[in-house]
This record gives sequence, structure tokens and C-alpha cells, in this order.
Amino acid sequence: MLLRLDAVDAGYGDSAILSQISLSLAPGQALAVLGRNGVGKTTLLKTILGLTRLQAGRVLFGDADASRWPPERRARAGIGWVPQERGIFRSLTVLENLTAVARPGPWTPERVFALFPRLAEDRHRGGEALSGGEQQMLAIGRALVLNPQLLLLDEPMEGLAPVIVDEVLRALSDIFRAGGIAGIIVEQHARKILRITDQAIILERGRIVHRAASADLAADATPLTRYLGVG
Ligand SMILES: Nc1ncnc2c1ncn2[C@@H]1O[C@H](COP(=O)(O)OP(=O)(O)OP(=O)(O)O)[C@@H](O)[C@H]1O
Repeated sequence: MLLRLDAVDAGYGDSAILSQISLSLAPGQALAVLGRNGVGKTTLLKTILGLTRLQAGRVLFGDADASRWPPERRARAGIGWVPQERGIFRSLTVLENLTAVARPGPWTPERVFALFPRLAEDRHRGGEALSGGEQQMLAIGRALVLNPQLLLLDEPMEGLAPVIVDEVLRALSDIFRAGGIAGIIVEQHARKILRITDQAIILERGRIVHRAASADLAADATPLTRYLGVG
């Protein structure tokens, strides 16, 4: 297993947000995290990144107990993060954004440009001149050139035009299927990411209320209707 959460309770200070979360992810596997607003999806990603307070349980990365590792150590160990607010350097060009953080490994700036031709065309443009879709692609690219083993994405499709959503979905599918990188994607639009993930969980009030193979959930949407109110 690449990642395992064992009966994790976590939150901010004394407030408990997540309760009894157990899950595991093999190398190269992708997991969809679904649920309504405020159920704790982002908090789950932050808990894996070491940005919340672990109140009970364990977080294992590879063979190591990472429960007490600070965020920097988790990043060095191979946990990558594409934050919802994207966080690119606006004063640097696209290429500089990538080269500023790249670490040795299969994912180079050139490979990112092959994945996102739109970014390749704009490689010398400044970060401040990019569209929302290009910013998202760059945020994903920047996480990739750090050559993580696990990539965490928080609502990567939010606010993007439909044509860009399709490009980002295709790229993420390539990353997981061919790139050998495991992924956890938080998303409101369940349908879209069930196609590119292996497993799915649905959260409600900080607990996992349903887990399934993504293909099964796509074929029988009863749980989606029940917990998310979508068909
Ligand atoms: N820094 C924080 N300190 C205290 N409470 C927080 C903090 N961040 C989030 N919360 C609370 O944790 C709960 C879960 O929030 P979280 O952002 O994880 O939900 P979410 O499922 O990702 O929702 P959304 O889709 O709106 O982002 C909410 O009640 C929220 O108010």
C-alpha cells in the first residue's frame, strides 16, 4: 500500500471534523472523494498533508508511520498537492513556474507541456496573464514536476469552461493510467471523476457513509442520489 488511514479522527484544534476514516490506496490508484459542501473533503486532504490535528488513528505512507510527520516531510516523501486556490507564482512565466520547483524524475517541464499543449504555447507568458484553465493546468504541472507518488487535488475542475474541464480530465486520466502516480480527487461533480478514478468514497458529516468501485457507482447512481442529491 502507498497510503493508509487507520481509524483517523482529525480536525482543527479541539474541533473534530473527521471521524473514524479508514482507507487505503495502492500505487497508481485513483480515489474520488465525494460529498456535499462542508462535509470534510478538504479536511481529509489536509489531514493527509499534515495540515490538521490528528486526534486519533494513524496515517501510513509506504511502510512508514507518517502520523507525526510535518507537512514538509510528507512532501519530500512524495505527497503532492494541487490546492483549490492554485497558488502559482504570478510574477514568473509558465516555464519558470515549472523549473523553479522541478525535482529529478520522469515528470519534466517538457512532459508537462506534452500533457497540456495549451501551456506549451504560452510557456513564456507571465502567470498573471493566464486564463483560469491555464492556471489550473499550471498548478497540476507544478505538482507533477516535483515527481510525487501521490497527487492530491481539491476541486480541480471548479469554475472552468466545459472544454477545459475535458482537457483537465483527459490529462488526469493520463497521469493516473500511464504515469503511475496515485491520486485523490475531491470533487462536487461526481459523474466526471468516476470515469477517471478506481474507487470512490462519499463523506457525510466527517464520516465515510459509502464506498464503492467508481465503475459500480457510475452504473448505479442510487448512493449519489441519496447522499449528494444528484442522479
Ligand atoms: N481552518 C479551519 N478551522 C476550523 N474549522 C474549519 C477550518 N477549515 C474548515 N473548517 C470546518 O470544517 C468543516 C469541513 O470543511 P471542509 O472544507 O473540509 O469541507 P468540504 O467538504 O471540503 O467543503 P467544501 O466543498 O465547501 O470545500 C466545515 O464545518 C468547516 O467550517
